[in-house]
Amino acid sequence: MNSTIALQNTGSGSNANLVLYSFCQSSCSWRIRFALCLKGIPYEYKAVDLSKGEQYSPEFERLNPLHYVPVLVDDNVVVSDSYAIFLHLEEKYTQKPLLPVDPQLRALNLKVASIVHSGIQPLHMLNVLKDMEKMFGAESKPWAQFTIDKGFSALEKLLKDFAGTYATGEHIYMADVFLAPQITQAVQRFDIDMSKFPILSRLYETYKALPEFQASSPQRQPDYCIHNPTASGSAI
Ligand SMILES: N[C@@H](CCC(=O)N[C@@H](CS)C(=O)NCC(=O)O)C(=O)O
Repeated sequence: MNSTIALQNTGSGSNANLVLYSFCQSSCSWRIRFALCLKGIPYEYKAVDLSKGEQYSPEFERLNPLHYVPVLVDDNVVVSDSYAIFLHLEEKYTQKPLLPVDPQLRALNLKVASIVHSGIQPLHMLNVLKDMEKMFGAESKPWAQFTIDKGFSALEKLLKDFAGTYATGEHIYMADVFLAPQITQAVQRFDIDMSKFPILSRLYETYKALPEFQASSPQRQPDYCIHNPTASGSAI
């Protein structure tokens, strides 16, 4: 891509057909990196440095006019938004399914992912918190903690009768893909007291031990760099 703001191609380049535009610390990007790892799909990683405003470059705007990562380019198909990308991957790449066939479990997975995707993360994303502080002059962390607490309380209730080793039983599915980065962010960035959420706490321990989760973590991405002042290691 030709641009004054270079979208850095930092990936392994093992599959030119699939390109993921990602920022190492983006929890939304992490969902897709995790799903790709679990499915064993190789992809090319293109870094979009949100701290430098690369999401506003003209070429990235052509991929996603909303200026958010992640974006997946799959041959000539451009998919933005982690929920849409996840479903695209699930439909096209059928190996290691991340959605169960059972209608009740499938609905539960869609619901849990949707709560994280629409009911928690958008309310505390970095730009929202920054805008809140600018407009109201108030510290935004308590708001973030409130929204996460509310979402996590609902998730505990929803998962109570289903959770096993993973969120909806003994198999890792979509719910886990969306929960894992969100719980990590809650713990590492927002200091959420996880003792109130025993199921999510237990799942977090399981996720941390998974090689696919570790491989998709911010620290293991090619654009994770210590000279970046925002690169504290916690997802945004
Ligand atoms: N619903 C979108 C949300 C994407 C999103 O919030 N991305 C954040 C990073 S996690 C972003 O790109 N922020 C850039 C900005 O706020 O300028 C998704 O699930 O992909």
